[in-house]
Amino acid sequence: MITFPNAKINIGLHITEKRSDGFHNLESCFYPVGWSDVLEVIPATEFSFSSSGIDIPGDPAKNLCVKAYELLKKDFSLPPLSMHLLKIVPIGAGMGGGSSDAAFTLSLLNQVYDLKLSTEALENYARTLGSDCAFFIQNKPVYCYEKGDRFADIPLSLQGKYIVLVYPNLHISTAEAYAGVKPQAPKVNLLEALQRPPAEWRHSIQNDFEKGLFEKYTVLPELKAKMYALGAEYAAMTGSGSTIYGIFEKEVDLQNNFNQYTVWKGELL
Ligand SMILES: C[C@](O)(CO)[C@H](O)COP(=O)(O)OP(=O)(O)OC[C@H]1O[C@@H](n2ccc(N)nc2=O)[C@H](O)[C@@H]1O
Ligand SMILES: Nc1ncnc2c1ncn2[C@@H]1O[C@H](COP(=O)(O)OP(=O)(O)OP(=O)(O)O)[C@@H](O)[C@H]1O
Repeated sequence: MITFPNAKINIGLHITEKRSDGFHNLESCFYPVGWSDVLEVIPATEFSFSSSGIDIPGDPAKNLCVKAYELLKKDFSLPPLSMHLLKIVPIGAGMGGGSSDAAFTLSLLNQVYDLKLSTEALENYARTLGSDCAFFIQNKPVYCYEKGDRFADIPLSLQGKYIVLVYPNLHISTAEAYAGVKPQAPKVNLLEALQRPPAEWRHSIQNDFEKGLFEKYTVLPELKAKMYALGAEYAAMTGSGSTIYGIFEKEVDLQNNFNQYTVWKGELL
């Protein structure tokens, strides 16, 4: 069986406090986007994992897909299988690519082996694999809080709008990004701001990671400014970077901009 673990963007991201477990409490809006990996699982005589496409740093035995399989194997008698991941979504890019692979593995195994796990149970497994993972179980626009792994529904639809995502080939580690932020109480009510039209978000909705990282990596504010120059209604960095996105009213002619970078564009669902 084949599945397509997609990326996410953060619309607004407030890092509100440092927790006693070393993590941070935050609030944000997660929105799924169509930039996706491809994950295939087939029955086999022994377990194997392989990947192609973008090179994934680290030991393949510690890939998040393998960790997700091992997590369920502790509680269920899963047969051996062969997994292949075609890695397309850039890594260290703020798009939750690895987290999505992990969550889609859980959901796929639940379906293929009829494990009858509820959404809540799948989210609980996902939470143990990473803060972003649980979002990809339901994979719909939500307001998130605490570690970014608790959710509330929001009445937000960007259906029909167009998104451009630019990854400037710059790997930013999530831990590095958090280390550069001073948590603070939000100055803007994110839930209220999200109810306003996207063209108004520019003055109200911000990502707290931008300040520190924009000073360190000047390509990031340049890309954001370019999005606005091309007519974006709203532009921002997603998550802990380094991807910058622009939301446009309709399809946009990029006019040779961003050619040296990795770009994805498409309609929002
Ligand atoms: C930046 C975001 O993408 C926003 O959605 C997420 O907060 C990152 O989530 P993630 O990549 O799944 O992160 P994890 O794998 O859980 O944690 C990586 C590292 O990021 C930091 N971290 C992560 C999440 C969080 N709420 N507080 C943190 O301080 C911690 O140093 C942690 O060791
Ligand atoms: N399936 C996977 N895809 C990407 N990275 C993976 C995967 N499995 C394990 N990893 C490890 O996780 C690290 C990337 O984590 P990181 O959080 O920086 O990126 P990400 O999961 O692609 O998305 P984000 O930048 O939004 O957090 C890689 O260096 C790699 O060692």
